[in-house]
Amino acid sequence: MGLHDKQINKNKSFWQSFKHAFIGVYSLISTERNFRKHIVMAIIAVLLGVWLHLDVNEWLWVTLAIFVVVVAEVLNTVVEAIVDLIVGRHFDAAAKKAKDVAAGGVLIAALFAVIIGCLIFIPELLQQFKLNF
Ligand SMILES: Nc1ncnc2c1ncn2[C@@H]1O[C@H](COP(=O)(O)OP(=O)(O)OP(=O)(O)O)[C@@H](O)[C@H]1O
Repeated sequence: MGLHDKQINKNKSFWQSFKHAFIGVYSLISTERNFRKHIVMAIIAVLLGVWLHLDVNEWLWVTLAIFVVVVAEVLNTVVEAIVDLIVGRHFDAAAKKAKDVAAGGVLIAALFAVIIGCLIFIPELLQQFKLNF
């Protein structure tokens, strides 16, 4: 994969833009441990949703919760990379604030996902439990 390509000029075609966007997603998955955990949770939520036959409205909320967490993780990774680029390996109060706030954004997004998960899956699981026993 082109993680080590040295291109600095603008992309010249859609496919070149797509290739670099794909490399970005690959980098996110391969380097960000918390992102991988969130993806595993998202897969579990989707499998549970399929098993519980969620309706369209419930899928919309589950999908929104998953994407809010993914977007927060993307922004967190971008902030970390830019801060490291600017500050390097020196302690800096503004760098700490930027990274802590970005991590806080992921936490808030994850809390939103937990609330959505509880509101959708708990009643559905109770219903499933009632019908089967
Ligand atoms: N240059 C710095 N100056 C001051 N504090 C820093 C600096 N770099 C990191 N920190 C502190 O260390 C914490 C962890 O930073 P790091 O870059 O390792 O993020 P991370 O562990 O990859 O975060 P996450 O768990 O969100 O992926 C930051 O939240 C911040 O409090």
